Amino acid sequence: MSPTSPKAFPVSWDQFHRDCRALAWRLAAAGPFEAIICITRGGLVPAAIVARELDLRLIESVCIASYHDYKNQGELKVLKDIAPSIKAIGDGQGKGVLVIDDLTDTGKTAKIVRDMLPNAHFAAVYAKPAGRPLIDTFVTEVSQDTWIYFPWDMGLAYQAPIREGSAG
Ligand SMILES: O=P(O)(O)OC[C@H]1O[C@H](OP(=O)(O)OP(=O)(O)O)[C@H](O)[C@@H]1O
Ligand code: HPA
Ligand SMILES: [Mg+2]
Repeated sequence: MSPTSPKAFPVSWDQFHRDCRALAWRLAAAGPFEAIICITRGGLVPAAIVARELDLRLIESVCIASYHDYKNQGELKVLKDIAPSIKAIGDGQGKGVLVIDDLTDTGKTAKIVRDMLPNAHFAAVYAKPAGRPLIDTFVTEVSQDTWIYFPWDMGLAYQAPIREGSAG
């Protein structure tokens, strides 16, 4: 799906913070975790909020870029791998490690990281049905034909009145 999808799910900063707190509450029951790995760039923001709530200070990133236009997700490329010291935590397969992203859509991004650390706990704030099986904990599910608009991608803009010419 793309920003031209029929359904829009705009998220304000306030709503996003609230949803990240709800995610942290669920993760508090699923832990304990020794470290967080955020999937950049979208995972950086929820990771900061969850790290604060769960008092986690060991934060790593895995940097994945998808080369896509507004219609199609292109090839995914790992720009930065997970550090060996983080991979070595627990059983060396991700046990005790929390992986966070802002959302899962097709699940392709989560699958790449799942293949790196199969026993890690995967969390996303929002999930679409195709990506849901890759995620252990999420807050809100939206339909596959919905596009989620994050607060960092939006700005205040004039809204036309619902009823045109209502001043006259
Ligand atoms: O489940 P998928 O179909 O793989 O899509 C989900 C991914 O897409 C978005 O990231 P994007 O690649 O747009 O990059 P960004 O996080 O740097 O904005 C989002 O932040 C997820 O990481
Ligand atoms: O619904 C979405 N919103 C923002 N970025 C995305 N990347 C994949 N799906 C989405
Ligand atoms: Mg992303």
